[in-house]
This record gives sequence, C-alpha cells and structure tokens, in this order.
Amino acid sequence: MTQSQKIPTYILSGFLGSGKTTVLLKMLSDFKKRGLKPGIVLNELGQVNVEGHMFKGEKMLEMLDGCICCTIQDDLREELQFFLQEENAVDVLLIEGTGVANPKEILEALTDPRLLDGFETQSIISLADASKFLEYQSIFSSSREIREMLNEQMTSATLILLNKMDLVNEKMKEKIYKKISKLLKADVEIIETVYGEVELEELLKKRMSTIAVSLGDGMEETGHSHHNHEHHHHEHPFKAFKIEDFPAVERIRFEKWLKKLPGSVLRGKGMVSLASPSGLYQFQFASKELEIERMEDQTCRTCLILIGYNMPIEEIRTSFQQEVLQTYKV
Ligand SMILES: Nc1nc2c(ncn2[C@@H]2O[C@H](COP(=O)(O)OP(=O)(O)OP(=O)(O)O)[C@@H](O)[C@H]2O)c(=O)[nH]1
Repeated sequence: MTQSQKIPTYILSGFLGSGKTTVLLKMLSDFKKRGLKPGIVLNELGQVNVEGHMFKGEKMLEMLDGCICCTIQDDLREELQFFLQEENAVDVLLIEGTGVANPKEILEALTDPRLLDGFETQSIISLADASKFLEYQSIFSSSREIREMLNEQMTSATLILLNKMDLVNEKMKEKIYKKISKLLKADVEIIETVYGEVELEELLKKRMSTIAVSLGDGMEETGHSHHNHEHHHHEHPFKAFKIEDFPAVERIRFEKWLKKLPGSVLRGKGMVSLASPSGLYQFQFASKELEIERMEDQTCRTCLILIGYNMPIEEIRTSFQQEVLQTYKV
C-alpha cells in the first residue's frame, strides 16, 4: 500500500464482555483468507493484556493500563503513526476500545489533522451483550455510569451487533428492541449475532460519511455527530483490579467464587493454573459464564483481572483468599 491511499479503519466498541475480541478474531481470519494484511490496535484496561497471545504474528499495538477517553488519546495518535510507516503498512486497521471507552474518543484521535490523510474510518461497530442488555439498562439493577456508557456506545455506532442472542428468549428480545428504538435517534442497522458470527461484507460496509476538512478550525465531520472537544479530566469510574502470581486453584471452587461475585464486578479475565487437569489456562468470565481454555504457552504468570464499577475490592480479595486459595496470602 502506498502512502497516498488511506487505510480503511474500523472501530470496534461495546461494553465489557460484549464480544469485541470474538468479532475481532473472526475478522482477522477472514481478512487473511482474502490475502489482506490487517493491523490491530488493542486498548486493554488492567495492565496485562490477557488476549495478547491470540494475536501472535500480527502487526499489533497494545495500549495497556489506560482508557482512551482520558489519557490514551495522545498515545493512540502516536501509535497510529506506526502504521503510516512504509515498512508497517497494512491493508486494513481494526481498533478495539476498552469495554468502557467511548468510540467517539477513538474517532477523535483518528481525525487528528496529522492522521486524517492516513486513515479513513469506515464504520463504528458496536457490540451489545443481549443477555445483559435489560439488566444494564435497568435503573434498579444498574448504575447511571453504566447506562450512560452503554448509551454512548450505542448512539455513536454506525452498526450494532446484538450479540449473545443464544442467551435470550423471545420475550427478552422484544423488550430489548423496544428499549433500543427509544435510545437510537438515527436509523442504525442492527444485526443479531451468536459469537459475533456475521458476514464479513456487513462488517466492512462503509457506513460513515467522509470527513471533510474545513479551513476553519481544522476539521468537521459530515453526517455524523460532532466530536466532543472538551477534554475532561475526571477519575474514571470503571476500575480494573488485579491479583498476580497465585498458586494452582481448583476449577470448581474458582467458578463458584466467580459466579457469586457482587454485581458490581462486570467482567473477569486472566490466566490461572488449575490443580487438575493441571496446567495453565486462560479464562474469560462475562455474563456470569466462565470459559476456560488450556494455553499453548505454559510459562505465563497467573493473573486475575476483574473490571467493574465501585467494586468492594478488599472484600473480593479476602474472599478470593479464603474461598479459592485458602491459605495462600495475596
Ligand atoms: N454465550 C455466548 N458467549 C459469547 C458470545 N460471544 C462472545 N461470548 C463469550 O463472552 C466472553 C467475552 O467475549 P469477548 O469477545 O472477550 O468480549 P470483549 O467485548 O472483547 O470483552 P472485554 O475484554 O471485556 O472488552 C468470552 O468468553 C466469549 O467467548 C455469544 O454470542 N454467546
């Protein structure tokens, strides 16, 4: 690819555990089948990039321990420069935000005047976890911060993937659509998915209007909501909490413990060592479901990352110690 061609860029957004990485991996394998070379930018909350090993051999940049919306925007701009260098050229770029990032902030970085000639944002694909949708939208079982974040992610999307449809029934589905129709102002396409399964063509459709550069204050985007130029310096309400280097655990105990964590814990992931069958496993905990898979690389350190909103961290630490590790001190 020559520098004069813009790199088609896709933003994947969606709340914690909604299925962004699942879709990203599918897109990567589809691109490869077509002989296209993809680049990825991952933004992980919680210091350790648990998913990193899945992308071996890819041109990938990781931005750890930050949130695009607060501190990472400048970094993202710098990292994007990487793909503009001849030797790092890619045919297509995928940017996955943290589960608590606002996609508009990523767009903001992509539309920096210095990058505008390099990247052409095609679509903001937002994933929504259908199984959690009603709970997260409820004023009784959720918080304002969670609702606002979800609503931002939905309303700034140019395509919505309503994922985890295998976990909802017809009645829930009806309620979800009712809620979504109230939420969305624009006519945005919604595709129902299970494990993010969707035709690549749908994902690749150009769903955003071109960004027109005006002579005035730099840039203006046509046909889509305007950027928020206010740079807020708040403390991010969503936190990641990490425990590292703990000994082997028993799967049953660990799963039981995860499932009864307070509702303020929205997501869990990491690497654990299991007592039996013994070995190092990667796990994902989302929608109260645990997925666990033996890792190829058996040399990693164990780590447990929990992400949530107002989590009782000390309580969680103690219960992990008592109920999972028993005598081990963390
Ligand atoms: N039952 C079910 N599980 C799914 C589906 N899609 C994804 N998952 C599982 O949900 C978990 C979270 O999926 P990810 O793709 O890691 O979600 P993410 O949005 O990248 O999560 P964050 O890292 O928190 O931002 C994983 O264990 C997936 O295998 C689905 O359609 N149905």
